[in-house]
Amino acid sequence: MTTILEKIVATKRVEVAERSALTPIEALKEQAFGLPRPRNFFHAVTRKGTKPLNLIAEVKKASPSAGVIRENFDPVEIARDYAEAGADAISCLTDEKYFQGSLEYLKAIRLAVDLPVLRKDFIIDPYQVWEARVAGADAILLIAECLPINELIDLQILATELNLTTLIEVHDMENLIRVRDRVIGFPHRSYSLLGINNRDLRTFKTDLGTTLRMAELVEDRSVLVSESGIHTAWDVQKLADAGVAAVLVGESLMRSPDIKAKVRELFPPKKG
Ligand SMILES: O=P(O)(O)OC[C@@H](O)[C@@H](O)c1c[nH]c2ccccc12
Repeated sequence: MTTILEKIVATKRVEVAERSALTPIEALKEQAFGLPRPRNFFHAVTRKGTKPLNLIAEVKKASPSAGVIRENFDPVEIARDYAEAGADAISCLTDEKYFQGSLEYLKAIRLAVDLPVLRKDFIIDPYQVWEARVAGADAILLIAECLPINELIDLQILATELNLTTLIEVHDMENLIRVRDRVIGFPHRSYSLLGINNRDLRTFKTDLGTTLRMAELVEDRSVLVSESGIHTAWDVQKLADAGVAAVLVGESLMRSPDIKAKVRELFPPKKG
């Protein structure tokens, strides 16, 4: 049986071939030359502020598991609301086929807000890393389940050379152990975050216990990001207590008619 992840990765290979026929990688490299330095996503996500942990707020119209999440979808307006409500960074889905995202959304968001922006996509090829840099992304997602370790590391190194932060995502123990030391022990580790996805991409079920269990195996939790299935202030507090640096929240914010109020609900101001 092919999993959704395998299906998406197969689509990506075709997309990369099509796109590089239109714009060769050499042309992208030329466009990247002389661009201003990216914003420091790593710092924004790991810094100790006034909140119990930091927020990466996601701009996501649809997903394979949920279908269309938000009908009234204006990516720039959503990102502005996130910024005004005190999010620390933005994640923007750029996959078109499965998530109805776009690199154009990322470009527009990057110009409209001051926050650093993550390219949320299924990155399997250096071409997409250059593309992210040219579009103005400050960080990229790398999903451990998508790639052999040597390819993952090559993409991590390329991203770091381009001054991009990498968010390396795992879902299970096996992959955590496989990549843990590469992230934590990475020579330029100041640019790598370790994401724990609470959603099982095979079943689409989310379980915050995934982060709670896996965090136990990570000594330095200051680079951990807990992703998916976060809906309440209680969820956020539990993850803060487990010592993670940040949460990545999409659906519960996107489903809310009042995004700013939902951010405040997830991060209630401290009393007293
Ligand atoms: O909408 P949620 O449950 O808050 O989850 C956000 C984010 O973690 C999720 O969109 C995600 C996590 N890893 C991914 C990889 C690809 C696409 C999407 C994702």
